[in-house]
Amino acid sequence: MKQSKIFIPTLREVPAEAEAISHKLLLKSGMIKQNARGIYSYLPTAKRVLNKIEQIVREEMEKIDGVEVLMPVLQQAELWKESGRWDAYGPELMRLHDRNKREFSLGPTHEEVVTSLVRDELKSYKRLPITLFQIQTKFRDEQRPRFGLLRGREFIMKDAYSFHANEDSLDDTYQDMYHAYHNIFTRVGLNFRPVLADSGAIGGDHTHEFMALADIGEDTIVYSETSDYAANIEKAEVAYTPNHEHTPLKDIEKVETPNVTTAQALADFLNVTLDKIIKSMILKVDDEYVMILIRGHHEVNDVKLKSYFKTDNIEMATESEIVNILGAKPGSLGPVNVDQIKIYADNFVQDINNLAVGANETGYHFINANVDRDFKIEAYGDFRFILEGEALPGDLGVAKFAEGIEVGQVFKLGTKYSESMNATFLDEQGKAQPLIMGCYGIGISRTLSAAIEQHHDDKGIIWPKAIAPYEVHLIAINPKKEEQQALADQLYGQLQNKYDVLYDDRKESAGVKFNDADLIGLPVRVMVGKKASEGIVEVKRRDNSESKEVHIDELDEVLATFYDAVK
Ligand SMILES: O=C(C[C@@H]1CCCCN1)Cn1cnc2cc(Cl)c(F)cc2c1=O
Ligand SMILES: [Mg+2]
Ligand SMILES: [Mg+2]
Repeated sequence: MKQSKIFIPTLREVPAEAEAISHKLLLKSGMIKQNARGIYSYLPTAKRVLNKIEQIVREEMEKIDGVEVLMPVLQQAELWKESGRWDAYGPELMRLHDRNKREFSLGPTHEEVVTSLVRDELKSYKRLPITLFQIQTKFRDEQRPRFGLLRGREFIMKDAYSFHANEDSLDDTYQDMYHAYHNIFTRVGLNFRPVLADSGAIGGDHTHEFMALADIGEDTIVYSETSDYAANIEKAEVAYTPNHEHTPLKDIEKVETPNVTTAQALADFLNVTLDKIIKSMILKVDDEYVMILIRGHHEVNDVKLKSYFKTDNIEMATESEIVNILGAKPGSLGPVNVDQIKIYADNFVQDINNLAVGANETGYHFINANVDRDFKIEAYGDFRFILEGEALPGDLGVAKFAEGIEVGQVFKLGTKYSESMNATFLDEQGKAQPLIMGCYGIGISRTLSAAIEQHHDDKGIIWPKAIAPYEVHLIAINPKKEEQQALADQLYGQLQNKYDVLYDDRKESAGVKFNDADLIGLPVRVMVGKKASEGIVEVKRRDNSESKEVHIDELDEVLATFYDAVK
């Protein structure tokens, strides 16, 4: 393709609001244009990268007998009412009406649609297992779209759904998908880790997320250097072995604590370390209020609470709800004399006594409060985030943290959708059974951004070979010089037989051309310049700037060597 014909609006400067490096480079290299917050046009070089990522995904899906379909973006509300999710999702689910005022959503995912498609067709165990996948635009009305394609409101996903007669068959497909994802992200050139993840409301307890390591990543991965343990921090269990300090119980004492409303302020006021303070919070779990106690130096993990209480419906109680229940405002809450709601505590609350807690009276706290004597604990549990350096369960080693971008996820769904939507098959005994399902997603557009996060330098993108928009960048440095124009045109025709070539034939300065070539980031560059009259051109790698002057008679061989050397 000639650059004088294509559309790559490179920029010299990017808008300040672009924080992530991939967002900056997507804009600077002329790959995307924002239409609205979280909504982008993919320009020619971005579209070619998407095509290459999608092609790798297709190949790996088909290798494990995945069958490609394309389901509608517009999803009837009735299907979401059958599954019970129409009311479960808030403003993130984009809803609209058609001309007859019928309700639809713009699909954020397709469990309901695929289940309704299959329940009418797959009635016999003989037709199972089957895995359907699609590559399609999804819509989620994120409150805070950001970082370009990393968190958009419209994005491209490969979503696959598998249907099984039994759990073993689901396990087989789950393993196939896990392996296929490993191949996909390896071929794409990502540095990634599969991590144990929380399956959330979806239920079941088998899900892995595939994380591309990147500082910008919103997910924190907990991993070990001495085992292959890796988990999303939402999921990482905190091993608890009792380590009680066994100091003698002191008498409880009410202390006036003016303007003390945080754990740190209380620790400072009492001149103790934060770990001696107990934080008390009131949650609304479904329709019941509960109190959660946690040590001052720990943070509560809402995903662990959701899985402990087996509901997604957990919110922090509002101030007015708290005042209503305890007669006190947040900032001086505590468990003492609280019997109108149940009190749960993180395991590590057991290790200390003579606790400093709120007195449920603004401006007052208790010191030396002790469990059983002064308040009852309904149950202890693992309710907190693990800290870096803490021991992992078993002998899996010590927790190390890394940031990751979730680019894929594999789930065992079980019968959550087939039961609610009555999708059954006849088993070998002719008995109707609910289909057992798995679902598997890859963020295609997010993978493109993750690749840029991991492969760039201060001049621009450095594409992994397998997904580069083109393979060779042919540059006529000064096409006004007849011999350069002629040789470049000749090479353009020659090289196209072996490579996807982007030919910079523009009447621009050399500086502009080299700047743009560095931004666009193709793996190898062939430059036709001053020595064109001697038949000499320069071949140069983008990843390590290795370069070599070569006569065009040796160009094929040298270019092949350079190209093969690039990852
Ligand atoms: O999408 C999944 C599970 C898997 C992921 C892989 C591909 C198939 N689906 C989870 N999820 C995430 N965000 C959502 C947002 C909205 Cl607004 C919604 F209505 C539903 C969902 C939703 O269900
Ligand atoms: Mg997540
Ligand atoms: Mg996820």
